[in-house]
Amino acid sequence: MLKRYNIILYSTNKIVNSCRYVSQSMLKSTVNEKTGIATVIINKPPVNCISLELLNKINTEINKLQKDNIRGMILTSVRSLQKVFCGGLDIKEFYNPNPDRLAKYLTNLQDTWLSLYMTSFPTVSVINGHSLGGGCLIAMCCDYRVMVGPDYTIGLNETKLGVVPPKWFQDTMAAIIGHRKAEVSVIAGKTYTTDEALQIGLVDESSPDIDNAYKKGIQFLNSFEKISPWAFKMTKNISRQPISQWLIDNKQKDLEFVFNYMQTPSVQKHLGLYLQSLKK
Ligand SMILES: CCCC/C=C\CC(=O)SCCNC(=O)CCNC(=O)[C@H](O)C(C)(C)COP(=O)(O)OP(=O)(O)OC[C@H]1O[C@@H](n2cnc3c(N)ncnc32)[C@H](O)[C@@H]1OP(=O)(O)O
Repeated sequence: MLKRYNIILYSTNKIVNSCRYVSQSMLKSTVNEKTGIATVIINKPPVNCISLELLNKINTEINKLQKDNIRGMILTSVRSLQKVFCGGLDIKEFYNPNPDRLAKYLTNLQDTWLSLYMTSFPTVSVINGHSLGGGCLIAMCCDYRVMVGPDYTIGLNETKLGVVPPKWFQDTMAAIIGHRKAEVSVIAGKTYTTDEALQIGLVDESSPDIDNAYKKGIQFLNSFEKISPWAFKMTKNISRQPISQWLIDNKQKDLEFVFNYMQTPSVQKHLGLYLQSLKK
């Protein structure tokens, strides 16, 4: 349930009156009434990994902002986590899964990707920490990426866990850095430092600090002030529709592929080892 009330919010370098929508936990969303820009903050310690519940919240929030006709959105992580934007999909959702929950999770993941990838308003991810697997995916869904650096990493590292990034994960990356670079990147489960990500075009700008990264994000959104929202929406739709349409047309097939391979003994073994290595 989302509550709505008025607060004073720090935004760029001004104090402004804002309208705030707050979810119970895991996701905070604020809309600056003056600028129409929403800031959506993921807040699920310790590493913002994406559980079914968080997925639902992200999807619900994006759909809500869509109806609110906002002018743009910044997606970022709560600052108190300090070094993580998003640790990726919650591996525990895949390890020894309950089949009903796994099916729900995968369906929700498809729907959330579609919502975030196809927003009719401009979006920026301010990547203020590591952004791996599903974390890289949600950052890549945005129209623009500003990554804090130099010490963080980003990438689709699924093969390192012994799992397969679906076609739409790979296509999302290929649309940003080109097919060849994306292919080399996903098959090796490669992760990039901020500087490397900037060099290959996986992120658009880098910044040594979060405030500056946020400002750059706002600047990008402000660059659309003179662009008609309708022209923006239609143009983005034409650009992204071929990738999203594949998923819309192949949802069941895509779901069954992941649902089945995820539960095979060899994949389960890999996931178990990976989880163990994280605990070390
Ligand atoms: C559609 C199906 C195909 C796609 C399938 C999967 C896509 C994915 O997204 S898979 C996940 C990809 N992500 C990762 O590989 C990141 C793994 N995490 C890390 O590398 C580090 O945790 C990170 C650099 C993000 C942060 O490092 P630290 O600050 O040092 O934290 P810890 O490593 O100590 O982690 C704290 C705590 O969180 C648990 N954890 C971390 N990541 C995940 C995760 N993705 N899922 C579940 N749990 C995670 C980690 O095990 C620690 O747990 P405890 O030891 O119990 O505290």
